[in-house]
Amino acid sequence: MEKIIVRVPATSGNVGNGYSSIGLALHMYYTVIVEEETEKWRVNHAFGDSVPHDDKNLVVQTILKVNPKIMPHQLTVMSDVPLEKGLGSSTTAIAAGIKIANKLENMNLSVNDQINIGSRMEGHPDNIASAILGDITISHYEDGKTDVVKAHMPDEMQALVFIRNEKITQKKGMERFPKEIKFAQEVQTSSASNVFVAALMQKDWDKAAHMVEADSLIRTGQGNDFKDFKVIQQTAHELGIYGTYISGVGSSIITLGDYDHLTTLQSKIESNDQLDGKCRLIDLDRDGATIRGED
Ligand SMILES: Nc1ncnc2c1ncn2[C@@H]1O[C@H](COP(=O)(O)OP(=O)(O)OP(=O)(O)O)[C@@H](O)[C@H]1O
Ligand SMILES: N[C@@H](CCO)C(=O)O
Repeated sequence: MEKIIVRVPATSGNVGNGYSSIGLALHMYYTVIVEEETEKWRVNHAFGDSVPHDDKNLVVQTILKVNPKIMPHQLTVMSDVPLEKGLGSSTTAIAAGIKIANKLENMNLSVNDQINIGSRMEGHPDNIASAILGDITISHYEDGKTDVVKAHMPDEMQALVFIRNEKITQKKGMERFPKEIKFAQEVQTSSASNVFVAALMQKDWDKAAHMVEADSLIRTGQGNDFKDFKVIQQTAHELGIYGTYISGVGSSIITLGDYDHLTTLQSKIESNDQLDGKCRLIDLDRDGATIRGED
């Protein structure tokens, strides 16, 4: 019998000034194979002991939240998505759980239902919307419901992801944000995000890239903790490249651009031994999570 295989892309939340709204899917994947029914849930993975192997695993918790009647199975996970680096690892597990529950019980959840379930679990919609739909998504989440639009990043666009060695959980990262912001800052942030989206729709990447870097709450919130961010942004500017931001609440730093510009930036970053992390040039995922196998 054919096995069920679900594949979910890594995602970058908080793109530019689109806090808890704009998400981007990356060609970096989390794969779960659903194996035979077993007496108890068992999850094989190579994340180490911090991630449970039993029914406390986030994939299983999500499956049971979506449908508590689902019988235990053995699951095998293969992942290229690092934990706690601002690349949506928790979202990969949640999206996989939603897709698996939907498939095992033939629930016919719509894509919107799936995004709503994921947004409620995460408390924000940016990662789950782009994980489910792919490419770039713009979302608004209120009262448990997400309104989402999928847009298209330019075809040549790639992401240079600087994965810092420091790990930051989403919870800890959020503590670095200011608890309140002034009205004037809200105007700067939302207008930058509005122009980013409008420029993207008009295929004006140059303007969009500048808006990614316009006034940014996360930099105010995180201040000097992100010195690698400033170094990478400055290095990119010297090469005429705009479009650098902190992915999610960190710790990864992403620069958007085309292959030629980003490979030049990559070699500069890699030759700077003050920077504490690894650089990867990654395509964007355009299709979002997929599931195949028995119905
Ligand atoms: N595949 C997985 N299976 C089970 N638990 C996972 C899995 N992936 C992530 N988690 C849980 O999610 C936590 C990481 O979630 P967190 O939201 O803090 O960071 P992130 O998702 O990697 O980054 P961000 O949300 O900022 O993009 C891990 O410490 C682990 O507890
Ligand atoms: N919008 C989310 C992104 C985290 O991945 C947050 O700020 O917590």
